[in-house]
Amino acid sequence: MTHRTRLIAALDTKDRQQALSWADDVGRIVDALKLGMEFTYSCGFEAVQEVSSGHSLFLDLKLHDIPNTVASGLSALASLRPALTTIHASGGSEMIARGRETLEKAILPGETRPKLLAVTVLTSMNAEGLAETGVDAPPREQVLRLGKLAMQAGADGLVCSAHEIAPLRDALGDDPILVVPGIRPAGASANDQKRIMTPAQAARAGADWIVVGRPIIRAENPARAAQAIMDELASA
Ligand SMILES: O=c1ccn([C@@H]2O[C@H](COP(=O)(O)O)[C@@H](O)[C@H]2O)c(=O)[nH]1
Repeated sequence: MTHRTRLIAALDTKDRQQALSWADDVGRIVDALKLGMEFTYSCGFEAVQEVSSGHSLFLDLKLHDIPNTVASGLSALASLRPALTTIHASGGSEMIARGRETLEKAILPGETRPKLLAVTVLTSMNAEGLAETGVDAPPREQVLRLGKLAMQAGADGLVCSAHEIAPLRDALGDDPILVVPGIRPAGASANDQKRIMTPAQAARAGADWIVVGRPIIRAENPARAAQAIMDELASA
């Protein structure tokens, strides 16, 4: 069977009605919807439930705290039944292992457990940004280090840029689910993203999912922009 890269639309807004309208419009075209800090902190869990109803949900809250607090947070957000959810790999192996254990316990028999993704190095960071935080390794090296740690600790997958897919596959094989933001159709503004690739390049590199926000939601016609990316993925 050929590998199909799936598209997640990031609905980054504080406006519940706007998110509902995109969910209707864009949600019919893409494979999953992402709701993150902006929407969840502004509108709350009940709104997340309403917007994601009938869609596959990537709940991207990037938890990063002591193991006990992260476990409690994951236990609470598991009630929203996301397909995918995130923590920061740099929180360490104990935090990741406790997170995985918590998600396993939070799910009833017969239900699908939310997949736990570890964010390696944010796609908005380059080598200079990493150096500011005391990491003197290039992004690729740091992604590999954190990716290995996270998978050994029980993560189901990783968030990385498209530039790190090949080295991660070489080191970890097909097992990790690779979710890839920092995606820009040719000619689109990078905005604050530093490690970017086009949808077709990311698909050819072997991304399982790509995440696209502003190129869709800030387009004049978001549904048309989403369809163009789906078409680019299909012909990659
Ligand atoms: O490393 C990361 C992790 C998460 N994101 C999230 O993806 C979207 C990307 O939005 P764009 O508008 O396409 O840049 C956004 O919600 C981020 O929170 C990421 O970009 N990089």
